Amino acid sequence: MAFFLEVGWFIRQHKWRYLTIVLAIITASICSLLPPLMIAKLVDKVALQQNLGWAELWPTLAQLLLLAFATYGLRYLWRLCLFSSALELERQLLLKLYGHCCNMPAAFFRRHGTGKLLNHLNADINLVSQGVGNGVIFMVDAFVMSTLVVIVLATQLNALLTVCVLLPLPIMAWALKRYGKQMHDVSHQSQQALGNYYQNIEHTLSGMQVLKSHGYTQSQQAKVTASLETLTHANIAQSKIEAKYEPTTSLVAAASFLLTLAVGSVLVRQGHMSLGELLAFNLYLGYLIWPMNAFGFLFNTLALASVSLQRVNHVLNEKWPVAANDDGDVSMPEADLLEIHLPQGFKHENRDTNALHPLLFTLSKGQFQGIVGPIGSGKSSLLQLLLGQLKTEQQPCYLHANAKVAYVPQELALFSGSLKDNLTLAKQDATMAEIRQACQLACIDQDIQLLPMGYNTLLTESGHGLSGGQKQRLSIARAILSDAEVLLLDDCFSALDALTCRQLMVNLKCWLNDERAIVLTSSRLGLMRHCDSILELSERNHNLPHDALMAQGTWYSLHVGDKEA
Ligand SMILES: Nc1ncnc2c1ncn2[C@@H]1O[C@H](COP(=O)(O)OP(=O)(O)OP(=O)(O)O)[C@@H](O)[C@H]1O
Repeated sequence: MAFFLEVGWFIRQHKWRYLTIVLAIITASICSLLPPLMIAKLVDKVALQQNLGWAELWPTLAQLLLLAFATYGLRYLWRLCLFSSALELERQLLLKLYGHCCNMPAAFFRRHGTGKLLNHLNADINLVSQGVGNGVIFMVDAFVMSTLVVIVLATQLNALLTVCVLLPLPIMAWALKRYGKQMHDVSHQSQQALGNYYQNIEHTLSGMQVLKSHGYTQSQQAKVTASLETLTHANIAQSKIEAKYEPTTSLVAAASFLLTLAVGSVLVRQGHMSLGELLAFNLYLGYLIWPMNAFGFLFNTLALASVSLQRVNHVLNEKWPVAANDDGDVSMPEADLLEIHLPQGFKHENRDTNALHPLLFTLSKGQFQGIVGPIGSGKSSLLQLLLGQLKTEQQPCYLHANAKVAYVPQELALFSGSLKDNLTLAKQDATMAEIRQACQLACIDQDIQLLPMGYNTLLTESGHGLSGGQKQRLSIARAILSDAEVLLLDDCFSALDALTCRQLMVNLKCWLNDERAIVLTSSRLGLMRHCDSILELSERNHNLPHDALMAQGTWYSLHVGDKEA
């Protein structure tokens, strides 16, 4: 039942709808409980008065018909209300989880994996929605119906016989509680197994070409098969528990029927009950079978829903420090767009050594900043810290209020859709002239014009259909088009020839125009001479213009000669 407390916020949000549902269930239950009493009276009348005419029969028959229609209408109403509420909760949770994911840094996605997040967004949220849909049906309907049946049995028919009916119920309650606990543990495992399975499938499908080229399809298939086996075992364990619910409730219902027949026939023989009352009693017992089964389904549904809700909440509760430009509290000199101060350097989660040495780095408008250093010296890590994608417990990175940042990572992200759709991702209302201008600056306009469908050329997932260099320039054009004030370029010139690189550097310098700033990391050291200042990541973290850095005799000055662009 703790599940209902956890989704209490949603039930309160839709309190009128839930009140309507409860009232409709109570009224429908009363309507469906009246017929047996009416039938009992009719049977006793027939027993007393052998030749009963149509005139005496039809009012009862008309009332029975009316009650049947009323029950139908009310049941339809509350089911409709309940299922639409469940779908609404599903929609709200999906939006909440999706919105949360959108605000989380790269480390979050590495930790959870796309497949597992898809599992939360799909299976887990669906089970939670079933909890507030079917769960409420089972709980309210079963509770209302069983309470009303017991009241009618005890007050209208026979109290002693009612006690006999209730005798086996504690056994059922104990068994259902036990199954619910077992189901809670097992469904945790099965949801986890489903997440792992999704994860493996996602890896396999997205990397299929590489797997095939290395001949790894067999071993990857074995991995997928193993995760599927684990999932199947977990699901079978879950089914074994599910299979116990119905037989248990049926057994308890059968015990109640047996007790009623045995005690009831004695009571009729002793004249404490009429035959019509015993018949009505048995008809009402039939009404108790559904609530008993429903209690079984309730425990099952709630066990699954509460595990899934825990899993979703676990992801939702992962907090990320608010980006400094969101809280408006930015104590920055006007000229600086961005500042990061790492007095103790920076270490990745689960790593013993620093990825960055102690550093103070500021960026002003109009600045073209290069970042260099040996492989693994922390260039990408620094850009991710500037973006707020990595976490530091020291003084956080300060972005000037409202400074808009565009980032072109090493692993480019292009989506299925037209080239134009990909370009306008960050500026949906961009005109064709603006799009072309951004592409000209990124030296890709000519390539696009040569394509048969130009800007309408369709790309498949990950930009298949374009060369590596085209993908890089397209990503740069998209970043330029976004009108960002800070452009972070992470080694995204690696697939370009020297001539294009030089042209691109000249274009980017023009684009800066004292209004924006660029931070560029590149293994093409020859390009760095175009930058205003070059930060060389090392123990001393020199940040100097090209000539001054050359004069220092540092790593850069030793390597720049070999890497002319
Ligand atoms: N997500 C991560 N978790 C743990 N360690 C990481 C993570 N990302 C990078 N590192 C480590 O941090 C160090 C710096 O990596 P980073 O990618 O920032 O270097 P880089 O200078 O950009 O390298 P390259 O020139 O190859 O692009 C490396 O030792 C790397 O193994």
